[in-house]
Amino acid sequence: MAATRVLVLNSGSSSLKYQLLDMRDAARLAAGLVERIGEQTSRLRHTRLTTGETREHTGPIADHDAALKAVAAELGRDGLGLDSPELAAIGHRVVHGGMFFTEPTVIDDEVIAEIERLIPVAPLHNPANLTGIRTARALRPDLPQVAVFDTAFHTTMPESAARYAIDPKIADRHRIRRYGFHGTSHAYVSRETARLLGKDPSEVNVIVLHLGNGASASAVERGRCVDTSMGMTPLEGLVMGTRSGDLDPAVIFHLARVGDMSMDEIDTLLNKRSGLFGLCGDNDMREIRRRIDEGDEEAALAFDIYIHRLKKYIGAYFAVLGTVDAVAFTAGVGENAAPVREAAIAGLAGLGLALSPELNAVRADEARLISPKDARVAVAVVPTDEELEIATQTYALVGKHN
Ligand SMILES: Nc1ncnc2c1ncn2[C@@H]1O[C@H](COP(=O)(O)OP(=O)(O)O)[C@@H](O)[C@H]1O
Ligand SMILES: CC(=O)OP(=O)(O)O
Ligand SMILES: [Mg+2]
Repeated sequence: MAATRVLVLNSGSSSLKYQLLDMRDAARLAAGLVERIGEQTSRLRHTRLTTGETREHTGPIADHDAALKAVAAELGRDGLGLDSPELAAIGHRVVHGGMFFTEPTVIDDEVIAEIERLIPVAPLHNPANLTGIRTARALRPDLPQVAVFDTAFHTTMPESAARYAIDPKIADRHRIRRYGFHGTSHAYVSRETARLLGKDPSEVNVIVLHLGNGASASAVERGRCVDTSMGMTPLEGLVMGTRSGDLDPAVIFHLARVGDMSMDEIDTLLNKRSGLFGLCGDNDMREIRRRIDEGDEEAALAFDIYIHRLKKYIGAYFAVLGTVDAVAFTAGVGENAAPVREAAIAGLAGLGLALSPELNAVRADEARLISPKDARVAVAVVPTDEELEIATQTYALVGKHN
C-alpha cells in the first residue's frame, strides 16, 4: 500500500492543532485541537472528517507530549493511528527557523539542535514545537518528519528591511534582526491571490494582511517577500488579539524604571495582555463588533486603534512595493470581519483602493474579489490554509527523498 497520508502538527504555546490529509487528493481525514495545555481545564476536540463525527474530552493535559499522545490515541480509535502504514510523513509547523532554514527541512538531530539554539529568540513558540517533534519521533522513529518554518518565506527580505538600526556587531552576536512570521500563510495567500487574478505569482505585487489572533502584513514582490510587519519575534507590527504590536521601545524602560515592573511582567503585559484585549478586555473581533453596535466607546476606540495601525502598514507597503496589484485579507478576522475590511480600505481611494459594499458583505469559503470591477488595485478575501501548505511542502520533500 502506498503511503500517501501526512499528519500536520501545529504546536502553539498552549495549544496543539492537527490535521491528517491524504495527499492523493488533499482530502482531510481528521482534524482537531487541544487547548489550554498545562491547565486543569484542557480540552481535546477531535473530528473524523470522513464521517463528521466529533469527540470532545476535558480534563488536565500536562504538556505537549501528553497532548500529542492523546491525539495519537484519538486517531487510533478512528483507524487512522500513527502506526498506519499509509502515513508517509509528519509535517511540523516550526515558528522560528532563524536565518538558517530557508526551506522545509527533513528533521534530524542537527536540525533539532538548531531549532533549540533559536529558543532565546522564540521563547513562547520553539519549545512547544520541539516537544511535538520529539514526541512524534519517539512514536514513529522510522517515519520522515519535516519542519516547515514560519520564517522561511521571509528570508528573501533585503537587509534594508531585515535589519534594525542598531550596532550590527551587537545585532549579529545576539541574532537580532527582523525574521517575520506566518510565512506559510503569506506564501500560500500571495500565490492564491495571483491565481485569483489569473496571473503567475511572478507577475504581481501583493500586500497580504494575515489578521488572526496573531496578525501580520507582508509586501510580496513578484512572489518574493520584501517586507513584513513582525520582527525578531511575533510581537512587532500590527495591533493583535493580545499583543501590542509596534510601540516606542522606551515604554519598556519606563515601565521597568518608573512602573516598577520586572522584565517578565512587561513581557507578559505586551504579549498576553495588550492589543485588543488590553484596550477593551476582549480579543475576539465578533465580541468587539457586538459591543460597538451597542454603543460601547471602549470597544470602538480599540477598533479604531487596530484599524489605524493596519492602514499605516497598507500605506507603507504601497511605498515599499511601488506598484500594487492586490491587497488580500486572510485569517480569522480578515476572512470573516467585513467591517474590518471596510474600515481598513475606507479613505484609500488615493491609492487606487475601493470596496464594493455588496461583494464585501458576501460570506463564502472561497477566494474572491471584493473591489469594484474597474478598481485600479484589486482587493481580495483569500482564505488561508497553513495546514494544507505544510502538508503539501512535507509531501513534496518526502516524495523527493523516497
Ligand atoms: N465571524 C467572525 N467575525 C469576526 N471575527 C472573527 C470571526 N471568526 C473568527 N474571528 C476572529 O478570528 C480570530 C481567530 O483567528 P485565527 O486565524 O483562527 O487565529 P489563530 O490561528 O491565531 O488562533 C478570533 O479571535 C476572532 O477575532
Ligand atoms: C507566529 C504567530 O504569531 O503565530 P500565531 O498567530 O499562531 O500566534
Ligand atoms: Mg493562525
